Amino acid sequence: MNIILIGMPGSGKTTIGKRLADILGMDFRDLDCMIEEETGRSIPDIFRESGESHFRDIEESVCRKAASFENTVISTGGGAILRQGGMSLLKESGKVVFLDTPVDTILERTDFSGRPLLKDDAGRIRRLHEERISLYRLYADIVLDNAGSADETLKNAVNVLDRV
Ligand SMILES: Nc1ncnc2c1ncn2[C@@H]1O[C@H](COP(=O)(O)OP(=O)(O)O)[C@@H](O)[C@H]1O
Ligand SMILES: O=C(O)C1=C[C@@H](OP(=O)(O)O)[C@@H](O)[C@H](O)C1
Ligand SMILES: [Mg+2]
Repeated sequence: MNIILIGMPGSGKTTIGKRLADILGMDFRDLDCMIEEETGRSIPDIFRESGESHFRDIEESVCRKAASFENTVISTGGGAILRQGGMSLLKESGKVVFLDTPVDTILERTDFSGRPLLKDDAGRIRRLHEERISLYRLYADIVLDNAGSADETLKNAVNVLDRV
């Protein structure tokens, strides 16, 4: 069974995913890293040179590949929920955890300079949250509150995952 982390950009999927995999003795993969490895290009370069729609095509194909992983904590990119085909397959491969971080907390915590959709634009983050929140909830098997410290969130994650 895999554990698939979804949520807003800057919500902590990569950070929490890596640490959760260590704690649980599982493998870890970050889908943004897979995209950069497979294309040999950085995510900002893909957005700039080829556009968002092309990026989503690549992201969906990486989601489909990741659905065949086993015993892996998979951190998705924030927009992976936008393509139903890839996301549904991922969901079948394990438990989907929505990392629920308040928008204001995201804005306080994260440096958005390397994230093409955001670029320090608080309004853009709020609009993205409004557009996507129903999809994050739709795909989630577990909603994990990440308003506090990473240590607290990891403790809660281990408890909740023990019960599913
Ligand atoms: N409770 C927390 N959970 C996750 N990340 C946190 C937390 N508190 C602070 N951070 C910081 O917030 C940022 C989250 O970024 P990242 O893990 O890349 O998010 P994502 O992969 O969802 O875009 C990191 O700089 C991390 O150190
Ligand atoms: O939310 C999004 O649309 C995106 C989130 C990013 O990943 P993180 O959620 O890990 O920041 C990355 O995939 C790309 O910049 C687009
Ligand atoms: Mg990430």
